[in-house]
Amino acid sequence: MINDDDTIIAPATAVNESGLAVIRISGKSALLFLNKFFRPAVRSKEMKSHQLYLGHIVDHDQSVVDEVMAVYMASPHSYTTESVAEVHCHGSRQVVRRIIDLAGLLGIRIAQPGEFTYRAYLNGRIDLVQAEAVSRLIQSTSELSRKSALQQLEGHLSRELYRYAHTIKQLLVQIEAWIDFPEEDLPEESIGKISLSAIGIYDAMVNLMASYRTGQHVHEGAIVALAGLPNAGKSSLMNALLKQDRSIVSDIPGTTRDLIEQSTQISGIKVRLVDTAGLRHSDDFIEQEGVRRARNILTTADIILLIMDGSVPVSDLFIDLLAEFSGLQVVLVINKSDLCLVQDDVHFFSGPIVRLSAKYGEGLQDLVDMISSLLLQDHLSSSESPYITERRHYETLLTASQHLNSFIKNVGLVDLDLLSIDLRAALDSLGQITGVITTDDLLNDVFSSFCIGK
Ligand SMILES: Nc1nc2c(c(=O)[nH]1)N(C=O)[C@@H](CNc1ccc(C(=O)N[C@@H](CCC(=O)O)C(=O)O)cc1)CN2
Ligand SMILES: Nc1nc2c(ncn2[C@@H]2O[C@H](COP(=O)(O)OP(=O)(O)OP(=O)(O)O)[C@@H](O)[C@H]2O)c(=O)[nH]1
Ligand SMILES: [Mg+2]
Repeated sequence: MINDDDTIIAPATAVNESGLAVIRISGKSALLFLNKFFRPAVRSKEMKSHQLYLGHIVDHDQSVVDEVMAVYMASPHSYTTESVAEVHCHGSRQVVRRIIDLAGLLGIRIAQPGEFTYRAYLNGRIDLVQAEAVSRLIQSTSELSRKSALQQLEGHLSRELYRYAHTIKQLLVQIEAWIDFPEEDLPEESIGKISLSAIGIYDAMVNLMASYRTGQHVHEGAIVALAGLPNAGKSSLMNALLKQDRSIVSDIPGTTRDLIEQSTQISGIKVRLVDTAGLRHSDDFIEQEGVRRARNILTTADIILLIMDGSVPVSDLFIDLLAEFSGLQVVLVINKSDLCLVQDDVHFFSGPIVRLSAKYGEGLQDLVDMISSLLLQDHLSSSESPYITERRHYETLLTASQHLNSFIKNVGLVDLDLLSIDLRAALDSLGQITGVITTDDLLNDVFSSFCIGK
């Protein structure tokens, strides 16, 4: 990032024809800008902090640029902790451009992407994990990704990481105290206590890392593909899940040929639903190609809903399909529960099973619940436990846990000096996650993915 002493400006809203645009200024010249270019409708001596004023932006020859509302936030009680000014103007590109040009006259420069949040981090108002959460929150498109980003912004994950760091620091203090008495060995009792508390933190780290898969589903969404023999009711189920007539349904086997995809939310999770061609051998070239594409997407799906027509006896072909998908996350959906011959004996399948009627919606909620519990595993049912959505967090946590594991294995066996090296390394890794320890490269990586004005 370039000079942190500069005063910076950027539109905080997408610049487009819109009701309003918010322009934000942070740094020493924020108030100067308002004093020079903002004329309050009711003349008063001085703008009070955190009060919104109606008025006009006027340029240097006093001609009015726009009717706006403006607020000044005195340092340190602002987003960046610096002096901040906001102008709420009409959402016109030209108005925004003119106001930013006026700021340029005072030497205020355009902010880089993420620079406001970077300053909030640099000035210690938020840590790196919280800064990343801001970006995640802006990108969120599902209810769960919104919620999880907000929790992370509010320090849920940070607190867990600080707890690990705190315990490791305590261990370090104990180890280093013993280093000062080289003639004495660590007593058995202390070794036991130290191991126990290190193992407690290690287990918590492993748990947190295990939440990453769930975290990815929360943030990036999941692919749920519908598969089965022709006429099983895949397209009917697709439409039922979407509550929308998306895929063509007919009683002619082989109706769906191409992949039919649609994004939706299932229990607040972003899901890409994919309807596929019925899997069968065919001489028809187009159908063959459809089946090939179906098999392709099924290997990448997070969940395969394998639909079975429950009104007819199980065929060998269906048993072959089950074998084909072994090793993948399959839910067996026994469809057409409204018809009489519903399949009872499912000894051939040991995974999760849902019985439903795609046509009449009966049992649909059971499937929705099943999908969400598979995607979220146990992590969100106890929503108190934090989880991770960021690859960077996962990888750095892995390194931290490896150092801690090495410490646990070696305690009582090797020199205290070596032990303290393991602990310090674990602590360093944790510090890289929260941003206590950073490098320019790391900060660049984190903030370069931000949007303008954040
Ligand atoms: N108009 C406006 N709306 C906004 C923001 C903003 O910057 N401006 N935000 C920007 O993202 C979000 C709100 N988040 C914010 C978080 C902290 C502070 C802040 O000033 N914190 C200080 C002072 C608190 C106080 O005393 O009022 C602090 O925590 O020390 C401001 C906004 C969303 N809405
Ligand atoms: N009674 C009853 N009929 C259903 C149910 N679900 C689907 N059907 C009927 O089964 C037939 C096939 O449904 P589709 O949804 O097109 O089946 P599909 O699996 O997509 O078939 P292909 O695209 O050909 O592979 C249609 O006539 C549906 O109305 C159900 O729950 N109950
Ligand atoms: Mg179909």
